[in-house]
Amino acid sequence: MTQISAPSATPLAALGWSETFEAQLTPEETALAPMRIATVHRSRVTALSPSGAIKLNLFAHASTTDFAVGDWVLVDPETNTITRRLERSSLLRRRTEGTRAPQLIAANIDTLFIVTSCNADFNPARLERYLALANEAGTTPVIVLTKADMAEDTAGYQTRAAALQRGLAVLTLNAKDIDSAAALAPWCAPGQTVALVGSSGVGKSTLLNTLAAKDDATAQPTSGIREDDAKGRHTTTSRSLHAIKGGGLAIDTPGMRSLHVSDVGAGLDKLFSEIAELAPECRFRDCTHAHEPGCAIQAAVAAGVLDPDRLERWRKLDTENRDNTPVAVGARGNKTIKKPRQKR
Ligand SMILES: Nc1nc2c(ncn2[C@@H]2O[C@H](COP(=O)(O)OP(=O)(O)OP(=O)(O)O)[C@@H](O)[C@H]2O)c(=O)[nH]1
Ligand SMILES: [Zn+2]
Repeated sequence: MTQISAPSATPLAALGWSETFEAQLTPEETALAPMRIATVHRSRVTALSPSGAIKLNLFAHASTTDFAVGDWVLVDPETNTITRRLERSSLLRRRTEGTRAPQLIAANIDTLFIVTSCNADFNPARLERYLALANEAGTTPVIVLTKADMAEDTAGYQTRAAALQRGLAVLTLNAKDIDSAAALAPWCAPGQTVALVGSSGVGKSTLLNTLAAKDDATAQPTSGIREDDAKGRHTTTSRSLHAIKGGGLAIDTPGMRSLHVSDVGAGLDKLFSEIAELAPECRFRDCTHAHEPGCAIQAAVAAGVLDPDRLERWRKLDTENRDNTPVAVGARGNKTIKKPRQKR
């Protein structure tokens, strides 16, 4: 059977639609149109649909903060109103100071490109925060080291990044060069969604522009919506979903100044697996790995197999996570948030 479609139509699969989402549809919902949220603003959301970008209306009592870029929603094609959001396969979120609810960064992400440069921006402690976030969200992290063309010791950065987590993929490249950025292709296959995070100025937008460059007639148009500042400079002011070369999708995020962790226990265990695996060998079950006799982790430091700086960074993140994570209290396990500690 031949399917008749408009020449520029994008199949749903090219927007990242998969069996995971298809399986959530009820028989009553077959007349609704699945669409993918492309931008979320204070009072409006836009989506990518097989026929292009579209502005959507929210259902009653819904708030735009309920939606994340990358979400799949069902839309009434008559009114362009969202009827419901589908369950997410992954969700990246972060805690912001002074707010209770975590801020949603992006949903249904397959890979998180954690972008940093081969220069003073490279900071293991900050990269570890992003890694904990990615692990917890259920996405695969990849460290992308940009500005390799301006650095002398790229191999040193590569080695230090690879040591941050077992089995971690690390790429060293020049974000301005198409051939160099082609190293990202394995994660950008049709229907795959990547998100880019990292400090301002590390090259996220540059990378995205390079990835979005059309190579031939089959390339998807870039449908993301970007905002320019008053000077006409192209800066990332909000998150947005873009179709990229090779058929994948990318979500750009503005540089994050602070990145606090909460609710990332499993993410930390994966990040610091060498520590998590040793802990059961400590003499005391509740060992803090600081001063106790028979501590397997202190023994590893003494033996030179565990970097003491790494242990210190684990301690700081683990403490912050415990301080910020809601604890279940009361008969019904109602969640309450302990007041975060005063910032030092
Ligand atoms: N030589 C070189 N320059 C780069 C590379 N990556 C980025 N740049 C330059 O670094 C500057 C900042 O890059 P952007 O892409 O704007 O950085 P960003 O991460 O998107 O920053 P925000 O939008 O503020 O979050 C630009 O002038 C880029 O041309 C690289 O790999 N090599
Ligand atoms: Zn111990």
